[in-house]
Amino acid sequence: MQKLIEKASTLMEALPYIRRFSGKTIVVKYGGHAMAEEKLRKSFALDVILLKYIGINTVVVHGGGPQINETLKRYGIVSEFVQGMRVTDAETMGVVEMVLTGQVNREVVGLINQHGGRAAGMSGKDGSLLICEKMLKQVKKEDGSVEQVDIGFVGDVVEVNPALLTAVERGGFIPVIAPIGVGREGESYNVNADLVAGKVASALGAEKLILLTDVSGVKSKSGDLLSSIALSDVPTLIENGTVTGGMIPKVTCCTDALSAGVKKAHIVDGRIEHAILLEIFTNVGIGTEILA
Ligand SMILES: Nc1ncnc2c1ncn2[C@@H]1O[C@H](COP(=O)(O)OP(=O)(O)O)[C@@H](O)[C@H]1O
Ligand SMILES: CC(=O)N[C@@H](CCC(=O)OP(=O)(O)O)C(=O)O
Repeated sequence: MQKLIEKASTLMEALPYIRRFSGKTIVVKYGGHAMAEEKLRKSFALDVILLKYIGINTVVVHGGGPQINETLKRYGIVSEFVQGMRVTDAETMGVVEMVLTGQVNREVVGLINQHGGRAAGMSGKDGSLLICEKMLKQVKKEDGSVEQVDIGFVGDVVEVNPALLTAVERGGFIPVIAPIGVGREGESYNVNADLVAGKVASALGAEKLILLTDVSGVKSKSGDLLSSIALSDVPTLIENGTVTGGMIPKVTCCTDALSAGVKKAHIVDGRIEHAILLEIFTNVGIGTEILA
């Protein structure tokens, strides 16, 4: 009986959110632990299937950094990162594209379909979804001077052509995007998956952008979870060293998406089962929400 009451009250709590988001678009970046552990894989699949089932236009963008590392290692290729971006020469680009489009994308599509959903995969090359230009990186040296560093085939998304994506989505499928972009000359680009999720959310005018990660959310300097941050607070959090490392591109892509009209961005702990549903459909949520 107690269980029944708990279930009913959870449903009552979720109902207004279901009504509010039905017909709207939610973009989810899938990666990290949520991809590596069987029970988390299943809960992710069930979450996105449920979102689609209740009428939310659900779009998945996946990462695959650890899977790329593993294959590069097998081939004896060493890779390094500059400000969170993998330095990508031609040989590395071949491996990145093979792993993301040929392996990880197939696995994510298979995972959703296996649990009763209808997913269809694509990369940023399909339908010219993600047009890229070479990303230019400036690195501050110890003496304070700034140096331009060549990080190879790493792309900045300069144009999103969502026609294929919306066709797939209107056909009742969940689009699953591999973060590979295409240049004006047809060349492949390796694109950070958070960045792709932010750009796709912006282009679709999404209601929400949800980034799954391996921490509980954005934390203060003393380690407490910041459950809500205003867009205007983000530059200070970076300048005063609260947000560092891999969290910088995450919060930056959230703020870019919010500035482009996305209503809310969430950085959520993908190590928790049903993290997506808990963040969207409960009053308190579980991670950090960034508000415009
Ligand atoms: N203020 C902060 N709150 C939470 N994590 C932070 C913060 N500043 C830096 N980080 C770091 O950012 C990491 C998340 O970025 P990253 O490892 O690139 O994520 P992912 O692999 O999920 O894409 C965390 O593991 C943490 O070490
Ligand atoms: C340019 C760049 O760094 N691209 C990433 C693409 C995959 C990715 O972003 O995967 P995660 O979300 O798992 O980190 C890479 O090569 O690892």
